[in-house]
Amino acid sequence: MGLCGQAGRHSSAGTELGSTKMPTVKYQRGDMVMGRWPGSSLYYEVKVLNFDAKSQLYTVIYKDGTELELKEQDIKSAAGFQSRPRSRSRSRSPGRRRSRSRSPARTSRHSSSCTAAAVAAAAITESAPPSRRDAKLKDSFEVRLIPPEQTKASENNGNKKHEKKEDNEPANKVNEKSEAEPEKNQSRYNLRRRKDDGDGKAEAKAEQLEEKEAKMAAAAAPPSVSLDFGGKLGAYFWLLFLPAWVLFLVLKVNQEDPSLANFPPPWPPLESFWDAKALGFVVLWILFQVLLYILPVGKMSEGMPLRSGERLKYRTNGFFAMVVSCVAVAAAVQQGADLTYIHSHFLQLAVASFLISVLLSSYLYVRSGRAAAEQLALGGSSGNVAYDFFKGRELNPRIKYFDLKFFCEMRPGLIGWCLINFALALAEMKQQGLEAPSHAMILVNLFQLLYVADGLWNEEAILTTMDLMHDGFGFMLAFGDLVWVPFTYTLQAYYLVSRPTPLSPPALAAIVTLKLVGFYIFRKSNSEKNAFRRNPSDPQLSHLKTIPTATGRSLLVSGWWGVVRHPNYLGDLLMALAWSLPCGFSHLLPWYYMIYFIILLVHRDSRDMSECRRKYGSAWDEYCRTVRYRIIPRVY
Ligand SMILES: NC(=O)c1ccc[n+]([C@@H]2O[C@H](COP(=O)([O-])OP(=O)(O)OC[C@H]3O[C@@H](n4cnc5c(N)ncnc54)[C@H](OP(=O)(O)O)[C@@H]3O)[C@@H](O)[C@H]2O)c1
Ligand SMILES: CC(C)CCC[C@@H](C)[C@H]1CC[C@H]2C3=C(CC[C@]12C)[C@@]1(C)CC[C@H](O)C(C)(C)[C@@H]1CC3
Repeated sequence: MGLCGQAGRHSSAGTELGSTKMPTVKYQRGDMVMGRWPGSSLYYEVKVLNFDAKSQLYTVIYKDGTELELKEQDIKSAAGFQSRPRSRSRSRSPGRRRSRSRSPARTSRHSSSCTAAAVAAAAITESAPPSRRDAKLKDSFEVRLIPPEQTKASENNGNKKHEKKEDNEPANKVNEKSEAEPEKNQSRYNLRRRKDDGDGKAEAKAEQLEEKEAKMAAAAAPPSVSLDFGGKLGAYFWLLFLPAWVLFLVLKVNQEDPSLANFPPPWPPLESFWDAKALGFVVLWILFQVLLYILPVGKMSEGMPLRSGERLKYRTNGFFAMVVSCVAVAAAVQQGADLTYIHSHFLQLAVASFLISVLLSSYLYVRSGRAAAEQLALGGSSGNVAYDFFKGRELNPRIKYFDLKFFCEMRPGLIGWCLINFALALAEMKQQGLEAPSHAMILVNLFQLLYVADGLWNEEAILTTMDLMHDGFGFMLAFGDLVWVPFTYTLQAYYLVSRPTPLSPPALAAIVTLKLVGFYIFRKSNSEKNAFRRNPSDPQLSHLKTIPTATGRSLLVSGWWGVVRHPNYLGDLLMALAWSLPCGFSHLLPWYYMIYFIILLVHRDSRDMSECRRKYGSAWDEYCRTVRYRIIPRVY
């Protein structure tokens, strides 16, 4: 299976590379050596791919295709490697060995062990007698690893389409649906002791220890993960640029003529940046959302398995929070509250939100110093204050059960976006003396309301997105959620307040159609991936082709995810186009979101590509070969 396929491939590459020797370095390209698994004292067989003289790091490849950069001190020659006697090896139980060799799950290939984590589970450690090393290595190849959701799924459902051919074919081979043997598939990759192995308690305990060690090894962050966003210098830039850019946009949209030629926008007096009442409103709004979030209403959803194997629980009552918020706002308006305050104090509200996002990010940075290694996001701990503050170190910062990242991403800013849009519609009516908002304003309001409501209705789906699964929570997301979303995603509505933009009926129909097509692609593709990640054996997805990967997870290669690599981005971009079109073509400003979004999604796509390449090795390459285009079929 995968490992063997990959190992074979890399071997030949190694021979080829082996002829081009690297000067003056201890290990040469193609050398098979023992590389330390980051953050642990466990060593695995790796192949040296390269040496970077500048960073003094070796690029090595593990048997599952995972590439990492290691320092010389984390590499040992295989020859001088010794292992220590272990009393807890699975292979030491003859009964087990027998049971394994009889098991249908057992294959002649060492394949299923060939994930770095799986190898970690049974890795040889430094002091075992050399005579036992081969046995250990053999043993390590018999470890099975399966993510909890897959094990659970296979317990409930025998449909193992995505695993079925793995025993005889390379990992990067595309699978089609077939009747697979449930037992066989279930035991593949399973780190847990199989019941039919049943020995005494001592062995079970030893295995638990072994599992724990493996989990810790898998949880440890690689020592050198390349830094996004321009690295350390980039972090300083973004920390200054992002708030300045929001300020620029807010000042620009307030200009009577917001054209590019009319630059720079006038600088307002300093005192106009601050309004204590505005801060009070923002704090109240956030507290109100906190209250709705913690109410014991709505379902509890499980997040994806963390590196530690744990699955966090989230209260996904976002839609409920939105409905209650709408009722509360309507009641306030009924009571005479003047929502146009939001339009007239846009700058002050943005400044207040910015202050809160800075306070929150500072808190997050400080508390991340106390977080355990396995709670940190990969690549979030560069050691540089600015970078770590910007990118965020802790993956899921929580106060008891209150998940800060999930809350901020889905509640105050997102629901606040709709509240602001509504207030801007009222401001338009007031300013232009209308009895109802303009068609353009109605479209923008409804389109964005649909987007937010859909996000909250399918709130659980956010748990399988990049932000929730991989990114730390720091300034970037805190600022993004609390300032960027509510104060820049509302620019189209703000623009329309004082700039009447009539729409012909055909234009209106065309824009609505575009929005619906975009929404359909966005929703269908996101739901497909979410359903697949939650239950890979979902019978409704059984017609889809998949590629198994060495991690035990598979990749969809047909359906929406077989059209392009990010069909959800395609749908999102079409919707973004439909949000800008109602504002016409007189100015660039209402097109800002569209331009920003293209840049954001292209960058996210490339970040995701590197992350998936790192996670899935050659299976990802195979996916990319099969699905050639990233976002737009035949174009990009
Ligand atoms: N409005 C906005 O400002 C905004 C901004 C950003 C994103 N979004 C939207 O938010 C949604 C989530 O976006 P996202 O950036 O988090 O990315 P995403 O596309 O939801 O998630 C990417 C992840 O999906 C998994 N994946 C990739 N290819 C797969 C395949 N073929 N089969 C199965 N799983 C696969 C991988 O994770 P695993 O393999 O680890 O599961 C990958 O890391 C999108 O709809 C996007 O348009 C909106
Ligand atoms: C330049 C930076 C300040 C960028 C900040 C990015 C964030 C604002 C976005 C990153 C992921 C985005 C996202 C949504 C909103 C904006 C982000 C937080 C989202 C919650 C919008 C509603 C959708 O339905 C969604 C749930 C799919 C979506 C998830 C990702």
